[in-house]
Amino acid sequence: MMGADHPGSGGGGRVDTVCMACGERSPGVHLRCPRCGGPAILEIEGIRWDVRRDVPSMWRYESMLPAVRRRVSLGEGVTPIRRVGDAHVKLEGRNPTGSYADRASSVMASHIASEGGRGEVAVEYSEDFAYSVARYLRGISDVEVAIPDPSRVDPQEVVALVEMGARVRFGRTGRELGYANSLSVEGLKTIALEVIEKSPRVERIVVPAETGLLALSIWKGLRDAEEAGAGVDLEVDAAILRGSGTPDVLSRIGGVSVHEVDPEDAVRGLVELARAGIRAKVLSAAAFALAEELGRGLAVVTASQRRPQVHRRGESALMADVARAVGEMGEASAYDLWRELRRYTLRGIYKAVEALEAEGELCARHVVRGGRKVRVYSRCVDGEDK
Ligand SMILES: N[C@@H](CCOP(=O)(O)O)C(=O)O
Repeated sequence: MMGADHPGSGGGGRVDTVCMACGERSPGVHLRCPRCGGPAILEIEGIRWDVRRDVPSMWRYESMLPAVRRRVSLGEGVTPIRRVGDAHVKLEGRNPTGSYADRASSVMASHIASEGGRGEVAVEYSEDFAYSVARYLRGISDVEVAIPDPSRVDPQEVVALVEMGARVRFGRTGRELGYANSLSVEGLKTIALEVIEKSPRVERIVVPAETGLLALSIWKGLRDAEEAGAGVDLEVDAAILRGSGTPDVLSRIGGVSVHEVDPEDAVRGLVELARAGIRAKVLSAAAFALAEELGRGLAVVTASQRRPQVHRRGESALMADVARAVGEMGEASAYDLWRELRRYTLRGIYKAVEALEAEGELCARHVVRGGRKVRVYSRCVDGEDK
């Protein structure tokens, strides 16, 4: 299945690319600075804070994003915010491929599709990103994944990429589509827009930082929203693991405070999150630990440790029907669902509820009916206390 393809969307007018390294301003959308190759962000004229609340994805902020003729979306964004311990967390693992990278992929795939698709897109491997891009480009372009350092791959991800039809090669030429680009920033900034829209009782967004791109994107999201007329009263704090050094890009912008987190505190955070049913990476757990320490913080938990499976065409229709039916019925057993959805087999319904439960879409409990223990499913409700 390819990403749902929508006709054109996007808000702003004229776009310039501004280099974060040399300051060069170039007309149009460039992934990196055309002059020095440095990291770049887009400046979009005419952005408006005009949230389309009927759109159940990050494209509800299309008036804040660069315009595209075709939109490729799998329903990314609008991820839950939960309270855990003394902090709030934003669960980016709830995105279609299980990571925040889907927001970036949706914008990139939309631009590639808007240009009519490319024969083959070479993508530089980085964890979560390559898989997400390959998923979003399904049916639009063939994907070749370049792996610069084979000793640093997630083996399961590489296998999943190949199963999805991507080609894999080693080394890089420098011409591949990499994670750090101006369109990624546009997609990732929507995390900040969602926090503004939901306005949980927090004063800061705490971001795990490696290259600093995600923190830069959140900072840009807040800045754009302010420029577009949304009231913004949030700061950005970046969590790095002690000794890993401040990412270059964050030294260039004044608006992000960088904090070192001890690995022990990060692991404590990991355990606290796991107790709340959230499987996070160590760096996200570091952000969570920092959010608790600083107070009134919302930590971005970038990915789930369980990658949602890519379903075959028939399976995804079945799963969508089952999820919808559970929503309508409130609570139902697999057998109840089969009586409602007779066009599917009972075995198919069982498989669908199991998959939806594994993806965190459905929650299960046991009830006693007619003296028998029966497993019933309902839509999971996120503890969204603001
Ligand atoms: N890659 C990290 C998140 C932040 O990365 P950055 O390179 O954008 O700073 C993760 O997967 O948690």
